Amino acid sequence: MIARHHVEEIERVLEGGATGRDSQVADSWKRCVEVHGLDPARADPAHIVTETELREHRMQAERMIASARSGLQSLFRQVARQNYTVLLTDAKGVCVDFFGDPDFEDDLRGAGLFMGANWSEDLAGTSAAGACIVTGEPVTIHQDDHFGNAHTALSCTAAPVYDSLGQLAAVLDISLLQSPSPKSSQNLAMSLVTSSARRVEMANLMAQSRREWVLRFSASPEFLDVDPEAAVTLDGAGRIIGFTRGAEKMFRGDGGSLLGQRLETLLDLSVDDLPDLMRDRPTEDRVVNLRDGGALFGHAIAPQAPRTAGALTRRLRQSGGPLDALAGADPGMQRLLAKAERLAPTEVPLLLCGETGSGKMRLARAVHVAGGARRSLIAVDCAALTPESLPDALGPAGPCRATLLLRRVEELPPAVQPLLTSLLDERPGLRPVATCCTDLALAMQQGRFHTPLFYRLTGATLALPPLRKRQDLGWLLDRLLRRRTQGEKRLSPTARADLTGRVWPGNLHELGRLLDVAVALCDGEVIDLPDLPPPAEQAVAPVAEESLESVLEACGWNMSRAARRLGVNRSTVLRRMRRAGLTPPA
Ligand SMILES: Nc1ncnc2c1ncn2[C@@H]1O[C@H](COP(=O)(O)OP(=O)(O)OP(=O)(O)O)[C@@H](O)[C@H]1O
Repeated sequence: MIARHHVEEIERVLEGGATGRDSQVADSWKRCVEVHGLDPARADPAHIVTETELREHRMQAERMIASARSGLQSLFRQVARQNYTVLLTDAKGVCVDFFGDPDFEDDLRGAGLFMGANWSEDLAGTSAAGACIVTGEPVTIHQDDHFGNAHTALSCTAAPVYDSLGQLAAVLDISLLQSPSPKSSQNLAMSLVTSSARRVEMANLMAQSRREWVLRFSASPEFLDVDPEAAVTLDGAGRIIGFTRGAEKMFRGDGGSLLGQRLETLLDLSVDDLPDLMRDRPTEDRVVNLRDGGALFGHAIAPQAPRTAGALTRRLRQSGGPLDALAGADPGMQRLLAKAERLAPTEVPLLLCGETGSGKMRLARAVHVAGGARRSLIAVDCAALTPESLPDALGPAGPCRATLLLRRVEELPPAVQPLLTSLLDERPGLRPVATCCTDLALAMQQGRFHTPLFYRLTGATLALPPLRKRQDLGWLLDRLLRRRTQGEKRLSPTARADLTGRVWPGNLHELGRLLDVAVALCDGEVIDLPDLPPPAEQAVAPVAEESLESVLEACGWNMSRAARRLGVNRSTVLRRMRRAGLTPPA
């Protein structure tokens, strides 16, 4: 019934009749029939590209996806309770990033509100993303504004995202599976999506402009530093080499391109005045006069100098020693390594503490190597020691020089502790280097660790930071990945952003295992989000294949439902099905 009315209304619009639709909708309907040759009577389902095609689209849009990710996340946080789905499509209309309620995954996929859905107008008919790509303007396509009968329950609002050269690069879309009838119910959605698109453009421009001056503008001083409306990037001569859509609208009164224009032609300002607009000046003093007599507030951001290593880093780098390979540009790690380098050739006992996987054993071995060749290495696992095995584990009695590497000294059985104390006294050539995951001083105070032994082990303490606090996590990611793939695979910016945002309770142990999985799952050269397993603590214990089958059966082979029941995501269920050779009944 509704479908027939819908087709008849489209026919009336084609014949030039007025039906009260927005001109954006009527224009798109005409294009659908006259340019794309689509049939309004057909109810085509959503078009989803293949996995390989999706990879290519994501690879080409990877910079924009990375710039947009936190904007998408914060937009989703704002609208998720109202059941909106947030999509980012590329300039061809293919959804390359997505945030939606996993409880409705199947419905969202069916409706095309999903990763890989292609919303280009020539394929999907009138949609918010498709119309936005054609017109370059924000648009709401509400319910039966959609051309295709299959989409007339949806309400979608989209805004264009332009790159810093003024080219349409992506579309930000928020959509509802079901919505209230009046189109005006989406007015707030429109203002949210347009301001989010502006922030994404700003993030993208900032990410690309680290080596140039950026000048940001706001009409109000309060928002200048936190949420400016527009920005331009300038070369050393004050010529515009990048801009946001907001700046184009603000300055391009004459319709010409902003690219290459000198700052002086738009503002009563030259590149030499930019230092006066930096953040150390009060906001109200940072007034910029426009050539047409108006005024704005300006915030200039100086080019960031290429990262130079601090004195300690430089010293360690020059040494090229075994400690050098343990950290990138993390100031805390560099200080720790400088200390370790000084302590390495001495006889001072060392206690290396930190969470599991923070790299204590690795550091201990590097300290031994950096200490010089005239010492042997005796490494023991403390939990496995007994009073009987201890003397042999410490090597032959008599004069010797060795590093005694005591792994997890807090696990030393109580009966072994006094014995180790006396053996250390008998063999002064043994230099203890102990690793520890817990507070050993507290254990001693509580009577759980032998006090004389504590003071024999703690000459100097080096505390390794957990991974989540390290500023060189990106460096570590590359290093660990290079070791696994000899440089043949790299991380996409979104995968990298995902990994650098994780908490890593298992530290380097967890990171290493994750990269092993990602490398195994990734087909091409770029490891992307779908290749990354979820954080280890979220993954449940592996399910036996037969119980997976019974769960699937109980859920009518609905993978989303089975995933929810197992507490894993849908792709994990798919992977396990493939591994177990399970296929849904025909
Ligand atoms: N700087 C580094 N670069 C690359 N890999 C590292 C680095 N540091 C540690 N690793 C690797 O990370 C893993 C964990 O390191 P390590 O065994 O030294 O941690 P730990 O703190 O001693 O752990 P635990 O307390 O559980 O014994 C090891 O596989 C190690 O080879």
